Amino acid sequence: MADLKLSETRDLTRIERIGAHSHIRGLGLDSALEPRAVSEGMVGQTSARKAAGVILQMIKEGRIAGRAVLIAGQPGTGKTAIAMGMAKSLGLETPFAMISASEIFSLEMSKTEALMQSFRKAIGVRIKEETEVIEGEVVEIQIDRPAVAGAASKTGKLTMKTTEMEGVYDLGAKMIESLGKEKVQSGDVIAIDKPSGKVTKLGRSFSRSREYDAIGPQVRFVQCPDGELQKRKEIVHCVTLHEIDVINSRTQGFLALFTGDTGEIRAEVREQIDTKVAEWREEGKAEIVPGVLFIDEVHMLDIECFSFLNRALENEMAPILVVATNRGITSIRGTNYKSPHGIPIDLLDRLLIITTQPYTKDEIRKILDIRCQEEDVEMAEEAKALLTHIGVETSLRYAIHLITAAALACQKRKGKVVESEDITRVYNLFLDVKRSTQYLMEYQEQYMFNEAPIGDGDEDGTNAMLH
Ligand SMILES: Nc1ncnc2c1ncn2[C@@H]1O[C@H](COP(=O)(O)OP(=O)(O)OP(=O)(O)O)[C@@H](O)[C@H]1O
Repeated sequence: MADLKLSETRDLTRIERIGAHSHIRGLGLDSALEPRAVSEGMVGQTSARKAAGVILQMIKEGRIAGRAVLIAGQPGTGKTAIAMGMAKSLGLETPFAMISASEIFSLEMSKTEALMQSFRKAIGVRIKEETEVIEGEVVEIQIDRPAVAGAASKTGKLTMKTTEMEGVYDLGAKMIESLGKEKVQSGDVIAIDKPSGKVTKLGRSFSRSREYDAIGPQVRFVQCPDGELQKRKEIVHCVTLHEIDVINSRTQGFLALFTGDTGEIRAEVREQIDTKVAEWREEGKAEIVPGVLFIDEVHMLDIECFSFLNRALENEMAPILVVATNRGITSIRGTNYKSPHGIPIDLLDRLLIITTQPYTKDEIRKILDIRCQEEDVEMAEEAKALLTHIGVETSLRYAIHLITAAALACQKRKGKVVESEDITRVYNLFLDVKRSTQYLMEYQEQYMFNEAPIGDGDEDGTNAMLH
C-alpha cells in the first residue's frame, strides 16, 4: 500500500512540464511602462518590451481595435517570448488566441475558415444577466418528518436573516437536496439563485467566529448581509465568439469545444450570432471585448490569407492582431513576388512594427540563469560561463537546450551540481547548426540526394528547402 502511494505521488509531480516559455510571467514593466532590466522572467530587449507595453495599455483601455502589430527580428531574439509576456499581462477576461501560421493549412477546413475561427477565438463577449437572489444568514433549517418512516423528506422550512430582517421560506424536495449537497447549516451565509434554485455557500457568519477553534482555519468568515433578503444581482459571463459559434453550430454541438474538432462553421450560423450579439449590445446586455490574436511564423501564410487579414481587420469587432516573423526579404507565399518579411506591402503598411535585437553576452547569461532556475538545475559558475560562451558562439536556443541534457549527464555521474565537464560532454553529443552544416559540407557526397536542384526560385527546390 505504501509503495502504491509513493509511485502515485511521483507520477503527479511529473505531470508539471516545463515549456520553452514557462519562465515568462509578464513583460516586466513598471507602472510607468518602463522595462525593468530583469523582471517577470524577461531580460533585456527593452525597447521592444516597452513598445509591447504601450500596445497592451491601449488594449486595456479599449482604445484600439482592428490594429495589427508585427514583431520582427532574428531567430531566438524573444519574439514569441514577448507575445507570451503580453498574454500573461492581459486580464483573464481578455481573450488571447495563439497560432502558428502553418497550423491553418489543414485538410479539415479551408485556410480562411481556420483563420476566421482564430479571429473569433480572440473576440470576447461579456454577457450581463440580471437575476434574483436570496442572500442571508441561515437561522434554521427545519425538515418535516417523512410520512413513511425511512422515506426521504419532501418538505421543510428555511429561516434566513439579514442584519435588518428575517424571512421564512418553504422548502421542496429539490431545495432540501441542494442544501444537503452544500452541507448548509445554521450560521452559514448563503445565496440562492431564484430562477435555478442553485445554492452557493458564501462563508460562515462572523457571529459564529467563537467556533473558530472547533472548525479550523479553512472556513471563511463573512459579514451577515444587510438590507433586503431578496435582491437583484448582475451576473457577468465571459465567452468568446468562437465558443458561441460552436455551441450553436448544430452539427457539432458544444462537445466540439473540448475535442477541438469543430469542422467548418456555416456562414449563416455566424451571421445569426453576429445579429444576436449586436441586439444584445444595443439593449446593453452585452459588450464586445476585443482580445489579441497572435500569429507566429506569419511568413507561412499565403497571399489569400494575407488578403483575408486585410479585410478581417476592417471589421468593427476585430481583435488586435500581433504577428511575428524571423524572415528578411523573401517571396510572398503563393506568388513570385518578394517583399520584406514575405508580407505584402499593403498589409505591411497597416502594421506597427516592433523589432527585436540580438542579445549581449550578459543578457544571454541572465536568460540562462533564469532557465536553470526554471528547470531546477544547479550549475557551477564556471559551467555557466562556458554555457554562456556557447550561447554567444552558437545560439541562445541551443544553449538553453543543453541545460537539461547537461543535468542528465551530471545525474549519470552521480553529481549534484552541473560542472563544465557535463556541458562539454553534451556539447560534443549534440551538434549546433554551425557544426552540423560543416559536417554536411564535408561528408555530403555520402548522403542521398545531396545536391539541391538549382532552379530559378522553383517551388519544390530552393523554396521548399527554406520552408
Ligand atoms: N528577453 C528574454 N527574456 C527571457 N527569456 C527569453 C528572452 N528572449 C528569449 N527568451 C527565451 O529564449 C528562447 C527563444 O526565444 P523565442 O522563442 O521567443 O524566440 P523567437 O524570436 O520567437 O525565435 P524564432 O524566430 O526562431 O521563432 C525561449 O525559450 C524564450 O523564452
